[in-house]
Amino acid sequence: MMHLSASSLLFAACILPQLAYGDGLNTAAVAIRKTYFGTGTDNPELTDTAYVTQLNNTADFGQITPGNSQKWDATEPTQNTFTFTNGDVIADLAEANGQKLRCHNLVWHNQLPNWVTSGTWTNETLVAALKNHITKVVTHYKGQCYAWDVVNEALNEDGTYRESLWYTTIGEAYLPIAFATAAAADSDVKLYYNDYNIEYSGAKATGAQNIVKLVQSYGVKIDGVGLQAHFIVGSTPSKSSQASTMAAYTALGVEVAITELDIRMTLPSTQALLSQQQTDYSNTVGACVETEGCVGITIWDWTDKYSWVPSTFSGQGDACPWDENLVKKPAYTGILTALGGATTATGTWTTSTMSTTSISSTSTSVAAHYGQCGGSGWTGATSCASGYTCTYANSWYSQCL
Ligand SMILES: O[C@@H]1[C@@H](O)[C@H](O[C@@H]2CO[C@@H](O[C@@H]3CO[C@@H](O)[C@H](O)[C@H]3O)[C@H](O)[C@H]2O)OC[C@H]1O
Repeated sequence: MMHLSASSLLFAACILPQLAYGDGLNTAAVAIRKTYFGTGTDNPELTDTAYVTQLNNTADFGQITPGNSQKWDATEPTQNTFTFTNGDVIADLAEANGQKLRCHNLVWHNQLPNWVTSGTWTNETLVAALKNHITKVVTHYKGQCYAWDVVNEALNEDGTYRESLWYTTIGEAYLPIAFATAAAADSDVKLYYNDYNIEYSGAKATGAQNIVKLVQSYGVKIDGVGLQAHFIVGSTPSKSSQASTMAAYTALGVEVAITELDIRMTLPSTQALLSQQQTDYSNTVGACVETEGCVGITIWDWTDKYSWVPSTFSGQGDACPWDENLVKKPAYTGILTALGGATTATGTWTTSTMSTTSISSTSTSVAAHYGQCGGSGWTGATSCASGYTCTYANSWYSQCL
């Protein structure tokens, strides 16, 4: 049943005028600045037909990233024995769909196999293992990746180097060694440093800029900085803060991309949290749109059904733009609006009046309009366009799907 309080009416009224029709997130991203919009995905969820149908929707997703299947534990579980089966499934899917593939990742302190974490290493033997891994994996995917996250999360919050096996055994030289090895294996792929909490100014962002300078000082190629953007509703950095930090990276001659965007909240979700999440998504995407060198945006899976958040951050979730029933949330509208999608709307709406707020716009092909379908409790609520069914996402908003 739909329960509509005065505040929910107001909330729905707020988001309705921002909706766009007929285009998707990637279509809008390409149209506004020739950038891409994409999503992380993972092999287990590829058995879910409804999930895969939307993943294949290139109007929304022009790019995909494997969430786990190119990591070290997945690709080299035993020393010098490589397994690309799961990574290939996602790479092949991207190719079949004509989607860009961001490849993730080559050197990280997490998701390493036991032979790496429990090995007895010297500088020389670990450098050899590092180079062998990077060479074999990058060579395997040569020609398929738009970019590689070469090194992931090398920094502490204060901008110093994380005391990983890589740093404690090899020193900071492991970074230029990793980038040089990746460049030697595929001279065309973009090479990224990727981290979280480097999306706003501070010691860690300065540390990331220093990594760019370090690699460059060795005469080694580094093309980009990946801003993971695992944010929290209400604590997401402002658009201007994110844009100015992006500019600090691009001033060094590298591009930036938002690589793992999600914006979590403490559960249960409320209208206010979902509304704030819409704003936070819009600000983050808007920062990329404003930044000349921001080449794309990737969300870290598109539906709450398969988000990594609940299993990682206790009591938190609902971080994605689609909910667990694969229904678009207000966050979707926030993203589309930031991408200028609303300006490309086509069609004719019927006028719908809700409580004291009158909403009128135009559309013939209304794929989705929040809070409007069904009619129960509404004044003048519309029914869905032909071919769409009114679906209740929760007790306070509905959508034609
Ligand atoms: O049991 C493991 C399970 O824990 C693992 O979860 C993945 C962990 O990594 C997640 O991606 C990372 C999110 O944070 C950034 O810092 C990194 O760059 C990302 O790689 C991923 O989404 C989770 O699925 O998955 C494998 C299971 O065996």
